[in-house]
Amino acid sequence: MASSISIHPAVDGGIRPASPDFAGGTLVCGCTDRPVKVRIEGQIAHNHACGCTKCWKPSGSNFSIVAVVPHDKVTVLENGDKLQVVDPSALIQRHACKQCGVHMYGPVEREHAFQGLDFIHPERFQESGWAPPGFAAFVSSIIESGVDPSRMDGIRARLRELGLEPYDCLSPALMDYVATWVAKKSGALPS
Ligand SMILES: N[C@@H](CCC(=O)N[C@@H](CSCO)C(=O)NCC(=O)O)C(=O)O
Ligand SMILES: [Zn+2]
Ligand SMILES: [Zn+2]
Repeated sequence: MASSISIHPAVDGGIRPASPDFAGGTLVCGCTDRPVKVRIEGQIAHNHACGCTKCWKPSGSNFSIVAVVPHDKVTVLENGDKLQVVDPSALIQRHACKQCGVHMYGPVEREHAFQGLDFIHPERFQESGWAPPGFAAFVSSIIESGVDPSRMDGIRARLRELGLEPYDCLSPALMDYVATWVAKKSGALPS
């Protein structure tokens, strides 16, 4: 039965709607001792489930939940000395807690359509009311983490049941946005 498949603890029980009152909050890592705390101002955008191997997933979860906020809306409040960049060569500079491994924020500094945005995991908010995920990205990538390919039909069916349309890259709207940025940069489209 598709509904018995776990996607991520934040969505397995059904998707909770955004609160119109949500004006930001504090992301907290998994440490009981000296947790890293990061303040986010305002609502998140483009929230999605991501199956890629690079995004932080809670243990036992096949997907991450990840969204973006403008970089100037992100402030490290406490214990920033525990943060370390996971892969300095990656587009997304994921800052993880060295102790518990939770990714706290990931700025895109390189010249790219996403430059100026930080990737964050909204499930780490102390507060509720953040905008829920709207689709599932990089779904086939969960196979790279060891999911048996024979499970993919069931996993995609469960994502659809939750209202998370599965894509093997980003959503068409985001892929068009990135391609438009590339075309304007090359001159193929007027900027
Ligand atoms: N199959 C690879 C895909 C990794 C990948 O390209 N991830 C995307 C999505 S992350 C959130 O949406 C990406 O943009 N990555 C850029 C980066 O990681 O810096 C895999 O699974 O590893
Ligand atoms: Zn931690
Ligand atoms: Zn990802």
